[in-house]
Amino acid sequence: MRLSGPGASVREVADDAAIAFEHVSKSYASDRGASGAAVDDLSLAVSPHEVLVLVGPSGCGKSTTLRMANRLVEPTSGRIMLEGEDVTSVEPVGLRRRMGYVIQNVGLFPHRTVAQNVATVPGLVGWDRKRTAARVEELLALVGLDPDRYARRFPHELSGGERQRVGVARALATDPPVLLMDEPFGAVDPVGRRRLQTEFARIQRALGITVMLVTHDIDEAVRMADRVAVLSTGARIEQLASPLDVVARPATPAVADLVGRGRTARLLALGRLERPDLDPPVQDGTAAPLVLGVELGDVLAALVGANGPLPVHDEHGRVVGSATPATVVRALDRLTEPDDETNGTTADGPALGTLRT
Ligand SMILES: Nc1ncnc2c1ncn2[C@@H]1O[C@H](COP(=O)(O)OP(=O)(O)OP(=O)(O)O)[C@@H](O)[C@H]1O
Repeated sequence: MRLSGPGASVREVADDAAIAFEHVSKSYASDRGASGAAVDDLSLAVSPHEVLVLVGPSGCGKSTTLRMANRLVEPTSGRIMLEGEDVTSVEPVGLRRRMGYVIQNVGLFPHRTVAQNVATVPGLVGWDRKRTAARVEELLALVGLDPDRYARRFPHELSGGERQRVGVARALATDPPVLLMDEPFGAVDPVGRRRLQTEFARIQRALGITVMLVTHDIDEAVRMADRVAVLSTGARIEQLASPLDVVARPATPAVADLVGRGRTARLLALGRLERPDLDPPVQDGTAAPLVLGVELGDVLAALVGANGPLPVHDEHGRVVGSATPATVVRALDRLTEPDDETNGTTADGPALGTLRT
């Protein structure tokens, strides 16, 4: 069961949650007597295997929230549960083993090789050399780094994206059920970031790991999340919903601001459904079909009212595929490809460069 509003019982959600924040507040010393707590009475549950993304403006308390989960920051009040266990009762090394942590710029040890960096936590928890070496090899392959080429390199011999991959491998070393990610792709260029996001989504699905990810980038949130928590000052939850709901039906003016001021809303209004975006056809004779070329905003609106994929026809009424939330995300990806930016115009629309904020 999920916590979806102020009236929901925290106790109900905590039992089967991977991570649960129960009335958690954090006031840093500098906050006291000033404008309020960095995190103010946050209750939130992350379900097992889901990717929950915290998004919101700078300073709203996203990182503080994440850092309280692995006790880099201690809450002033409230409780945080990891798989039903109060995190304050788990000793720190054990906690790190159960919760991987990836941050922007990774924080790799500069004088240790890639392999040594990935082996950090196995070393802390006393794995033998053979087991550790096998795990390092497996993880480097998982994140797309050939162990023969990369294991002996030092962090300064890697690109930003490669360093970020090492960071992910290191965080996954002891197979933690939960991964905390704070702006994990923030330091990577847009093309590399897109690739990392896609690859990470594959890894997440393959491992079934629970992820709590912080970003200030609504596009990243919509692309990565099963659910998005839009936060405002004090880590107040403005909306906790699927990406589709957040984009299509912002619950508060703050969410509308975040979604509507960015390019996503404009792209939805101006972008059109094209063949490469489509999912495979579905056998559903009852749903009203969409037609290629329809505005993405209309696709989204139709999906919100539908129970599943919608058939898509071409201009001759032939079925050419189906539309799902992933279709819309794919279309947005296509529209925001860096190539489009330099092209300036598209065949059927205005210059994308003019849509950007
Ligand atoms: N160590 C600290 N000491 C005092 N105040 C802090 C500390 N860390 C964060 N804060 C304050 O707490 C509030 C929330 O900060 P936090 O880093 O959690 O926000 P954020 O949403 O992650 O921001 P950003 O997107 O800019 O990283 C801010 O007002 C910040 O100035």
